[in-house]
Amino acid sequence: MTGVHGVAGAFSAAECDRLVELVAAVPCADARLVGQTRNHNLRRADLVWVDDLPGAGWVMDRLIDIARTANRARFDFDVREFAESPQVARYGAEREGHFDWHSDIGDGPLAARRKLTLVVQLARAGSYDGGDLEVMPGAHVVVANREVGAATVFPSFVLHRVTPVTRGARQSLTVWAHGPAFR
Ligand SMILES: O=C(O)CCC(=O)C(=O)O
Ligand SMILES: [Fe+2]
Repeated sequence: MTGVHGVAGAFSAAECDRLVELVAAVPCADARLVGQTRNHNLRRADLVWVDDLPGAGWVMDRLIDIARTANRARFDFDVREFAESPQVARYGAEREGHFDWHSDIGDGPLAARRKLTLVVQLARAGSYDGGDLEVMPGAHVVVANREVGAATVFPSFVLHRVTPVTRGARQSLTVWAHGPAFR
């Protein structure tokens, strides 16, 4: 089954704040920890990998829990592992942070095995304008729940985007579940 699976309150607001604080402590000068895609037209966001954050082990544990439960309830895909670090992205209005329409399945050895994409909203819904996560599971766009802590889960082959942020900043937490390629 496909579609988009929403989980309200997957993380508490306090947990989202705690993660954002851990990310803020990462020295921005360290290019190994912080990926910058500043001049990219497809995506404009700052990235931090959760595996590089000391004290953030609980984040992966929770994400695995949410993804497994969503998979059982909705997708029933052959999910076997979580082979990539979760990623925290910041889309700021100062440069119209965004991510154009794309699918998460790629050619690389890991990206080819992505089965489910899970995104958690880390910013308060009222603190930014734009920055909607839009998912296209069929003929119609589904707009993800903007509430802080809400999780949105969808098959990684499904097209999705983040519309440009026009005020404030949106932060999100993304992880992928992996398994044998679809066939
Ligand atoms: O930030 C988001 O809501 C989506 C991120 C995304 O699509 C990705 O990292 O592939
Ligand atoms: Fe994506």
